Amino acid sequence: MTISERSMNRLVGIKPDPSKKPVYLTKAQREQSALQDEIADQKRCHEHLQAKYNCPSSDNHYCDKNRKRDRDRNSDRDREKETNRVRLENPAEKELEAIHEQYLGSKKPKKRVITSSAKLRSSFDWQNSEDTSRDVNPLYQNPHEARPHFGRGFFGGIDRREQKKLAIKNEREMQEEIWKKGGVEATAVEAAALKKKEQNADLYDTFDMRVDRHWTDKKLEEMTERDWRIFREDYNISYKGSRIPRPMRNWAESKLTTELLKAVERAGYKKPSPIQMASIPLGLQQRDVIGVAETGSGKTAAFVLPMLNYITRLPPLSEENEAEGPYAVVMAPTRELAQQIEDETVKFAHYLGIKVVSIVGGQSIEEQGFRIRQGCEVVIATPGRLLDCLERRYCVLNQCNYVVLDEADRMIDMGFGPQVVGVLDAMPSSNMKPKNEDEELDEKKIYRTTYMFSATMPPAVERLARNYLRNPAVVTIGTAGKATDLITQHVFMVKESEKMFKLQRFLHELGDKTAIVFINSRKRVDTVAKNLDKSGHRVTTLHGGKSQEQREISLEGFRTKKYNVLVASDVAGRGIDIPDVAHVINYDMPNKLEAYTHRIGRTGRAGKTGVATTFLTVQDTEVFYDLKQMLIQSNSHVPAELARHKASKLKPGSIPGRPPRRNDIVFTH
Ligand SMILES: Nc1ncnc2c1ncn2[C@@H]1O[C@H](COP(=O)(O)OP(=O)(O)OP(=O)(O)O)[C@@H](O)[C@H]1O
Repeated sequence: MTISERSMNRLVGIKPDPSKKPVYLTKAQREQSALQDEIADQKRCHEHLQAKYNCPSSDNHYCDKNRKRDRDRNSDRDREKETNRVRLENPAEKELEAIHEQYLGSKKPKKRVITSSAKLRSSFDWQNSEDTSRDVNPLYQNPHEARPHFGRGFFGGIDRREQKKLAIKNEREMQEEIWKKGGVEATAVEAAALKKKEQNADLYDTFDMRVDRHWTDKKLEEMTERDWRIFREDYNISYKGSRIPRPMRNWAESKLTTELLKAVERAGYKKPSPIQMASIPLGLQQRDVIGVAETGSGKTAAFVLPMLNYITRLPPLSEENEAEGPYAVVMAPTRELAQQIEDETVKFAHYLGIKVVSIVGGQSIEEQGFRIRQGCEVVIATPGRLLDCLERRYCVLNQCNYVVLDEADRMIDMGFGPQVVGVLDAMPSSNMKPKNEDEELDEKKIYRTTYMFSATMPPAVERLARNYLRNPAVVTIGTAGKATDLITQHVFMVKESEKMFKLQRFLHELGDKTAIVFINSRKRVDTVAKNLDKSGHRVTTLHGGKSQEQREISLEGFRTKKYNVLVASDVAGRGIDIPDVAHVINYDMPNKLEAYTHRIGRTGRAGKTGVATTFLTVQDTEVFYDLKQMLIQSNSHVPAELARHKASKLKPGSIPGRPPRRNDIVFTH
């Protein structure tokens, strides 16, 4: 007999006997043998159960039929498991099992596959009327309900009147005990005082009924952490950095000197703007600040006021120290902006007797050097000209410890990075704050304070900040780089040849209101201005190719409304503050979105609304993506041609198909 024949025999129940020759069994004999085996098995099982539960064989003994059945089932399962385990431990049995599986299939139960639709299928076989829990326990009769006002006033269980009544009751009992022990009686006055207290406790008192008040109704010392959080949310103020002082809620809480507060009142600034609320307290603590806030939101006053406040702490300039240079320097990218900051600083320094000098290109450098040497506390400059002055020794910065970089990103963009660094390096480094952020600053010591402000903050500026700012507080109002919601943005896809016609139409609709038209090249500024002039518009121009005198005359003429249309290059794109500009028209789209944000920011300033219109051509694909995102973000209409264009679907330089990263902003439109 072969091995497999022997195995097959064992499989069908024939036990091999090595001493005997194999015997042929008839079918009847085999059935008989199987029956006997079955009876023996059942007997064994019965004995096993009796031994396990130690009970007589009578079925009547089990009061519960179901329990018996369950137990039988369990013991069967146990027995089966046990035999399987013993069987599988034996290698011959294992082999047998494998052959069984090969010829007769696996005995293993098939895994039940639950389809996804079966998983989701609900079974509603439970009826509410079947819930008997209410009858069992009265506690379930009133199921729990959400109580949104829980914790406020009486709802939270804090009844101040009840508390007062209880307190006066206890007081009366204690007092009566004392009187009783002392063998005295209450005087009429004492009895009346107690009675009055009891009556007062029962009175309706608005103070007791109050829910928490809004922060606007609270004094500074009553403000809680939660109030400050709500305050920051109300004004969209967010900070990065450690040990940030509280923002100021109004001018009275600002800790600025009386003279400065008088000047603020004189300027008509009733309430500080959010960037002023957040960054003035930081400046007063000599903290380095990176301030990002939308255009026209009052960033100039946010750095000028703490700067002037700092100067008031220093000894007045005299013959002894005026040769050491100014106390503070402000750098700005364009001459116009520098001059505008000078005007703003002079306005706030009105009651302080502080001298301010601006140093910009296009004017005599000798004259400017002379004015500095005569003594001035503040210098406002474009970086190129200031570095020139320093290199020619017209001025020094030996006692300058306060520096502001306004529109810092633009200065880097225009290639002024080395000049800015040159000026910063000319300042004394001994007063730099410690590199270790955790080190406490000495309040009496003077440290170098560096302020950086802009409506946009690209990475190049952050790199500069890392080298020259120490533990800066980053203040962001709203979303960095976003245009103010006060500006309505329109974008039109046009052909180059259609631009002039459309511009004329818009200016015609504008009537007497003022508009700035931005054009990318100086030459085209003059051409477009000439065309508009011919059509009867009151137009003036501003670009870098004009002399300083012409530039000043143009801007002044536009400010005073002698002209109502200013055609300009990017020189006028940043910081220029002309009140009541109704419309900004981008005749050409700039090649960077930051420039777009700043240009349109010449309207919609200081809380007023404005309109910005942009002519976009198929040549401007470089900015399609960013512009589309900007329009979506500000809920403005995206022209269909822009929305469909493939350049607007993929960020320039990105890899198609890359899954979005954690820092990517994904817009839903
Ligand atoms: N607290 C205030 N109350 C009323 N007006 C203010 C206040 N602060 C600033 N302003 C006015 O708002 C206008 C814009 O201010 P400013 O030029 O400082 O804005 P900006 O944020 O520097 O703008 P940009 O980013 O374009 O340079 C100015 O006319 C200024 O006088």
